Amino acid sequence: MSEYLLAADDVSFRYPGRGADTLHGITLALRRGERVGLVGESGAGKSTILKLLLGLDSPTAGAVRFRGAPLNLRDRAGLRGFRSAVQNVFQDPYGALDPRASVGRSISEPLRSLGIERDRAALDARVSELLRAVDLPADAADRYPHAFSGGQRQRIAIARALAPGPQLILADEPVSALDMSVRTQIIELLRGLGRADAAVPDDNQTGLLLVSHDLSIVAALCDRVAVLQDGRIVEQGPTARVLADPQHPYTRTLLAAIPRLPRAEE
Ligand SMILES: Nc1ncnc2c1ncn2[C@@H]1O[C@H](COP(=O)(O)OP(=O)(O)OP(=O)(O)O)[C@@H](O)[C@H]1O
Repeated sequence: MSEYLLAADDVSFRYPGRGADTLHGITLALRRGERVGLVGESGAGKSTILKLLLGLDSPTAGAVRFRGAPLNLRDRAGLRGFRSAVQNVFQDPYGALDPRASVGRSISEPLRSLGIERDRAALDARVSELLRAVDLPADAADRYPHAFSGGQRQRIAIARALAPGPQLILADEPVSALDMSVRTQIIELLRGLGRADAAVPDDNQTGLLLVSHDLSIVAALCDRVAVLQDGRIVEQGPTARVLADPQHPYTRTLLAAIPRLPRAEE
């Protein structure tokens, strides 16, 4: 599986004290630059998969692999290599930011904590570049999170995730806490990441693993989709194929739950 950036390889997981596994034999692999949607109803285990892929918990069986090797966050070099390449954005744009830290400090935090950049002027320049990439004004750097709306905070969280120039962003329901009008803007922002984006250092698009219960968002953003039911992936494949010709009854149920899919735009 070495061609994959990050992969769950036959992963099962049981929370301590629970009588049964939450995840059963999950195999999900992300190539560099690939955009994958993970869908399923509440309690299916989507956030648990993200936790394991981020190394916040360890599989009970199977392995999480980063660039082909078992994920190792025990030493500083392993942690730094992983966190430089894989970042995350959470659902709640209010809880995600430290209210006592200026926006500039929050955005530059990964660069400082990973030891990527320490020079003050270089950090300021990078923060300005990242604010531009997420369509926020340069003076946002000196303000504090309470001065921003939910949508703006999610832009700040995305700027912070982009700071180390990651190859992959794991996003857990990144728009579901936002108003409908703001959702579209954040989806457009995620869609454009790393394409014509000076904040990301190479021409490859930033990969995305998007957790969502909303198939229309996955349709707008993802090349591939995996459908999770009760801790098992019951179907995965190219998004267009899965949406047009779902093979599993559960996928058909999820599809039936959305009244109308937006037209493909690309
Ligand atoms: N810390 C925990 N300890 C014990 N059980 C947990 C813990 N976190 C989650 N679970 C259980 O694991 C299962 C999967 O939860 P998870 O949050 O991964 O689902 P999800 O698909 O992300 O749901 P949602 O869409 O509601 O966020 C649920 O039954 C949940 O109750």
